[in-house]
Amino acid sequence: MPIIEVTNLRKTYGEHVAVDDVSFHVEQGEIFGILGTNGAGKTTTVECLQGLRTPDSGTMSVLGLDPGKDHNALRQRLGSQLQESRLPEKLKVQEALDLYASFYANPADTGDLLAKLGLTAQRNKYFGKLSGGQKQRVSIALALVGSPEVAVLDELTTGLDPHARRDTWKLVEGVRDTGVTVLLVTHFMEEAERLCDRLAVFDAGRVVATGTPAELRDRTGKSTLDDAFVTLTGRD
Ligand SMILES: Nc1ncnc2c1ncn2[C@@H]1O[C@H](COP(=O)(O)OP(=O)(O)OP(=O)(O)O)[C@@H](O)[C@H]1O
Repeated sequence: MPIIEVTNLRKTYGEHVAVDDVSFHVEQGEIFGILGTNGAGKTTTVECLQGLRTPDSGTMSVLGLDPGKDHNALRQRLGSQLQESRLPEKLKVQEALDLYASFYANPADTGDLLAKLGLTAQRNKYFGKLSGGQKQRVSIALALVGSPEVAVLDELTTGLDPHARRDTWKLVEGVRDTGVTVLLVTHFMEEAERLCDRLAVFDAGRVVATGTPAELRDRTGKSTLDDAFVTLTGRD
């Protein structure tokens, strides 16, 4: 049974149709990528899946729960990365981890998590004094602190240098290897190619293709995912 199932999802903001007839499913233990042009409806879709937005129509199931009705139960089992780092400047890294850990019934060991993310030396630093990459890693730690079964990572490596980006990819693969299902929203084709088992390509509120990176390349006759993406989103 899929861990995530989305069927005919539609969400409008006033007159604007942000997500239109979107369907896809995610199997347990996959890294599933949501790729798309700017404003394609990726964030709106993952916000609906987390119960943060109410769709106009369609059905969704995450871990067998309805995100709208079972929001509290789902919150215990789903971890989410903040798209932008929004923590108080004067909160220390360890304090942020401890605070978030207190929201969950079965939190991870925060010392282990900080070590895995290379943040041990920063544990007593104020959040406001961290570099962009360090803030990003804190936001990933916060997504994982509740020992989630599903982790939603939105713009995972935005702002990271190439070394930190590769380290983060390894980390996400390690998370997947522990059985966590990862939903990854990304703009980076290299990241999608390297990390994602399967992808859904979004364009203007719709899913225009789903498949493995190799399937999407084959289907479009292109040798790179970047070119396949451009073809699938109709800008070729
Ligand atoms: N709260 C809102 N009110 C009105 N319109 C919104 C709101 N949030 C998003 N939109 C619009 O809905 C569309 C989809 O936005 P969404 O943020 O889901 O796209 P996205 O694929 O995540 O984009 P990006 O890659 O640029 O982050 C966009 O046209 C956006 O302007």
